[in-house]
Amino acid sequence: MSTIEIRDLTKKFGTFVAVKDANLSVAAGEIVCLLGPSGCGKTTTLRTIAGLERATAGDVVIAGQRVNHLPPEKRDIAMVFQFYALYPALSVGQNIAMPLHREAIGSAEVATRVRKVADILHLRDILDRLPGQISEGEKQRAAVARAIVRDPKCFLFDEPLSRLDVELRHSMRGQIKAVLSNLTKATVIVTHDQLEALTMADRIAIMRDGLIEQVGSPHEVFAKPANVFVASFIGTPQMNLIDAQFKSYGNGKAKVVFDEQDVDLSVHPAVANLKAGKVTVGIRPRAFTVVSKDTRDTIDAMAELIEPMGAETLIHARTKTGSDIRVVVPRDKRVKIGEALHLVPDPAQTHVFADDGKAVRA
Ligand SMILES: Nc1ncnc2c1ncn2[C@@H]1O[C@H](COP(=O)(O)OP(=O)(O)OP(=O)(O)O)[C@@H](O)[C@H]1O
Repeated sequence: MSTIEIRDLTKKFGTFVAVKDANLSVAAGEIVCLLGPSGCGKTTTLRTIAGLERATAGDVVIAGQRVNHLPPEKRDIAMVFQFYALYPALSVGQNIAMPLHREAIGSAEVATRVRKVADILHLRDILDRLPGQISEGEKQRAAVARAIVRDPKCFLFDEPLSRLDVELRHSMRGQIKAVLSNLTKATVIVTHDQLEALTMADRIAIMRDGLIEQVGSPHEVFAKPANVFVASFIGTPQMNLIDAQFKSYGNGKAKVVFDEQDVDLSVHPAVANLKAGKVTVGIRPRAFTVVSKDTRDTIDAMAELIEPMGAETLIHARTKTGSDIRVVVPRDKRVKIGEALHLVPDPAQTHVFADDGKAVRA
């Protein structure tokens, strides 16, 4: 089975801990993205799986075999780096064929395999060209073709699309995902681009300061962030994270109060059991309804900045004690700078994080 597992993996450089007690398992046919800010340990994790770095503690297991002691070439992994280097003097076809020269197969078999991956990646018509005569997207596809031509146990990609322009990146994401999903190999992709992770991954591992903070499907990490960091990292525009005081009224009714304003949390059963005290409330900018002032509890804020975003408008508003609130409304909802907004958050989409930053859940 083509699987990748890391167990309690720690990687230190001197005394600096780049990756700490990381656990992750990637099933055959699954794409897992390592996502996180610069320096969080994504590349180090990938390089340790590949054998380019040695684990300080813990295990790397590939296809059920512990490989800590094996050099990269014995791990049967294909890697695609951000700076994929194609040999400039060799044709695209010859570049793709390079990894096959280490295998004991005849030239007819090599040609057949190259043609097969060239078909998958739409490179058939440019196999005879030199790298200097093809586009960036074609170079990237050739690098992927070279990685998959050998039928390795699994794939590792390090920021494979970051050199491409936005439009090309968008189309390549879909193409690479489609190719990988037909290959039933475990794949790990490192990226700092959340859109890339959300569109390509079956699951995302979000890292910070060497720690894996949460592993889940794109929907899970967006809809159920495990802590304040994940909540703030996933989603655009960023989730509003508001310091508030929690109050429980019994009977499953609870509220948080900030800026002398109440936010109703009565439908959030786990939250009702919290002790009174300080919490952080997370509300995505699209989880508000803008209402006219009535008897309901509303968050009141004044629109300060209005940013059109195509079909939607992003409003930056400020409460009377100075908290910033981001609200996204449909474009046809006209709001003026200086206008008072009365906001009702959807309780089902209101996240509560306890004092230690962890999400409070049922
Ligand atoms: N060979 C090394 N020696 C010392 N420190 C290193 C080495 N390689 C990486 N680090 C440090 O380990 C930390 C994690 O680096 P890593 O490259 O894994 O981060 P990353 O999440 O991939 O970041 P980026 O997105 O910027 O590439 C960083 O603080 C980095 O400076």
